[in-house]
Amino acid sequence: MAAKKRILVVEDSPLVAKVVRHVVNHDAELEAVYAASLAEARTILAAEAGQLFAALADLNLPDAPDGEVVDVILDAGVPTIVLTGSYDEERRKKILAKGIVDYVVKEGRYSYEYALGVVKRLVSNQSISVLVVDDSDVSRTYISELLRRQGFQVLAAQNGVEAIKLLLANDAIRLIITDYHMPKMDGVELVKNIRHKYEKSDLVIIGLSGQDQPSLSAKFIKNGANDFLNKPFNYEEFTCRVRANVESLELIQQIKEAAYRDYLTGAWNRRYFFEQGEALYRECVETRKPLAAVVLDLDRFKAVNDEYGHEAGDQVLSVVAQQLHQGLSRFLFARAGGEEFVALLPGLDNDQAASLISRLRQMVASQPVVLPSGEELYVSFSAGVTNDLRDSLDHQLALADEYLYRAKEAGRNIVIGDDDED
Ligand SMILES: Nc1nc2c(ncn2[C@@H]2O[C@H](COP(=O)(O)OP(=O)(O)OP(=O)(O)O)[C@@H](O)[C@H]2O)c(=O)[nH]1
Repeated sequence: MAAKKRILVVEDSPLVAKVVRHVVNHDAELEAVYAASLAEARTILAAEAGQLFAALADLNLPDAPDGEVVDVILDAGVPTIVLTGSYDEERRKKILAKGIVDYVVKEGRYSYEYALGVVKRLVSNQSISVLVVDDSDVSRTYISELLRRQGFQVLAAQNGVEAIKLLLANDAIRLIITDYHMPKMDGVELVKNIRHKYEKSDLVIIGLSGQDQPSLSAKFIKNGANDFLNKPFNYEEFTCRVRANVESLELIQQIKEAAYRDYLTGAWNRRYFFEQGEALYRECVETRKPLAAVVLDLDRFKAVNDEYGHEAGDQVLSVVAQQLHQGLSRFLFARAGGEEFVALLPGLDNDQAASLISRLRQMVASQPVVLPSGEELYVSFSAGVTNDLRDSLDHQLALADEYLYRAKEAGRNIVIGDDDED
């Protein structure tokens, strides 16, 4: 697991500090160091500013009554979330202008959880790249700065053509913010081009439209943008919109992941296998690349359940799936259902594929599975491997399944390939 991110909490109220401490102590990703005054905050910053990931800072401290601590923390280069006891427009404008990440009005436990949520958002934003597309230097620099403040990796392009090049070269881009008026390709054309390849659920696009052209926002959305922002926008509006879009993208990814993963073993499931497998099969047919299909089944698995119980059976399935997953990590591997697994190995001829599966067979058979009871149990599998593409993936797998059946007939713990067929 990744090391915990260390945050600085500056708060003079013992009660608030206690609540924050409670929330942080229950968090698996964060740890905190506490200061009750500006002086204490200075000492901590002098000693460990470089190790601090972010800070939560109270605006009102006995030795710093007017938010001075925020400037000190920001000067030390630590992203800051402000905790404020009261809210008014003037104060809001003043603190946002300092360049903070966000501010939270102290209104009970939920607001501290929200503040820590903002810190965690900063952590996850670090692995997200955002592409800003705008021909105006001022606007591009401003938007890039707002995004950096939220922890994102930021890339920038001056027009649509440059943007597409950057997008194709950079897998980590999950969000694009694009202006409309640009030379070479306008923002809406850019969106249309991007949507040929990238789905809305894989890549968020936010279009920017000026006040003089209110119809642009709808034009952006109708052509595939996820959202739009009217210029000029303020920092909070911008960050809320970006955050909401990134969070829904993550939710969709989680749903997809859940729909494609086998719950028990964590391996890909049948649905994922066939979606990816059909494309792989077509590619191999078109490019005349060899493709080995493998069907693999645990031997006498019913007896494991009968003798040791269903929980032990589940443990065996998980352990063997893990071993297979590691051995086949370069390839498409899935649990087809029950005690049956399938794999597609592009680029391997039948001898290579059969010997790889045989090595895995030996490995699985030679290492006992430790059951929840502590007992050790030896299990094995049989497999069929064919490179005969036949006329469809289904038929290729059916042939591998036929070999598997023969392996079972021949005594189990055996791999049968094309050359083993008479
Ligand atoms: N524990 C557990 N058992 C499962 C799961 N899915 C399927 N099974 C069991 O797997 C067993 C498969 O048994 P059979 O199809 O008779 O095959 P086998 O005993 O492995 O025999 P051979 O394949 O001929 O070597 C059945 O008892 C199923 O109940 C699961 O998710 N967990």
